[in-house]
Amino acid sequence: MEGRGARVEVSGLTKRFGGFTAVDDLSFVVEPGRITGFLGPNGAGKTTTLRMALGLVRPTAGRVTIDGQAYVDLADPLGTVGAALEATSFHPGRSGRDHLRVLAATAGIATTRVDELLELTGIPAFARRRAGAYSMGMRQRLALAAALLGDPSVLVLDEPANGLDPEGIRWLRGFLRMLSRDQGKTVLVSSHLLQEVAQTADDVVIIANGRLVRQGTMAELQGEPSVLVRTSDPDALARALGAAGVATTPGPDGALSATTADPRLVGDTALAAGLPVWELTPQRADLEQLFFSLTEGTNRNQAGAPPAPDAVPTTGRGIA
Ligand SMILES: Nc1ncnc2c1ncn2[C@@H]1O[C@H](COP(=O)(O)OP(=O)(O)OP(=O)(O)O)[C@@H](O)[C@H]1O
Repeated sequence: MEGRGARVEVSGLTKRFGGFTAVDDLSFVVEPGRITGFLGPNGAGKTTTLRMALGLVRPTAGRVTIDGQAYVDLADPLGTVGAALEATSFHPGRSGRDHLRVLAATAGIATTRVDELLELTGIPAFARRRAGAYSMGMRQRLALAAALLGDPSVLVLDEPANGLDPEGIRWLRGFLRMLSRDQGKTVLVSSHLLQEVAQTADDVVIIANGRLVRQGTMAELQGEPSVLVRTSDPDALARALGAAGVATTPGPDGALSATTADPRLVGDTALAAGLPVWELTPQRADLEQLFFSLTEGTNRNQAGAPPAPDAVPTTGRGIA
């Protein structure tokens, strides 16, 4: 499957911990060659979903398949799915390079792949240092390198931008784009911030309280582009824009919102109609507001939210 993505299908996925439903009849598809942002407030059920996809948590109902197969049935799991669910699970006394070499040896992967990955993820200078001394950002890079060891078709990353500085975030964006667009891998990235993945994700799946609240392309979510324009006679400008094929709707305080991505067309139309332009502002969807309105009041990990019953004790590692 090298160099090709696999389709990940989540269907009717449900996880109950005692009487508490962490993931509730969740269905969505993650397509190859694209980056899918998996979004939701803290406690929405993202990690539980990803753990079920990787066979670490047993679903109460439903299933997750990777090119039609459950994770546990994959013939070559490391070459099919690479995952970084937490960036801290390294032996603190072992260097990053040794950590990867141990993983590679266990999986029968050539050690040359380790140096290739250290290079790719930008950590060669740190590779001989103890992983315990790594910054959070370095741990994230090491976790990413470990996830990529088997050159998997699918990459699953839980909050990979956590702890990265702005430069690291920019690097991560480019890196994930390269993996999805150039190599055709399927990339699923969770985050509790829509803005964080807005520049990278092609598709988004938004959950709240374990349920799907929105799914689609990032472009669909951002809506149609528009330009806010102010002039002395909004009605006259609306008519002129209408004649130029641009729809308008009334904006705040006598402004007009023109449904186009092209501010120049709006400005030129106003000029041709002899109307002054007092303001011309391309509008973007307010993603923070949109995300908030979709998931409002559903942060189950915050004070005030109903507590999760600890009906099922877990070690965080075994199958719950
Ligand atoms: N083993 C468990 N027993 C009981 N409740 C659990 C267990 N694991 C998770 N939960 C609860 O399920 C809900 C979903 O948790 P999950 O970690 O999947 O959310 P998340 O979206 O990944 O959030 P975060 O970003 O905070 O990790 C939370 O309210 C959490 O407290």
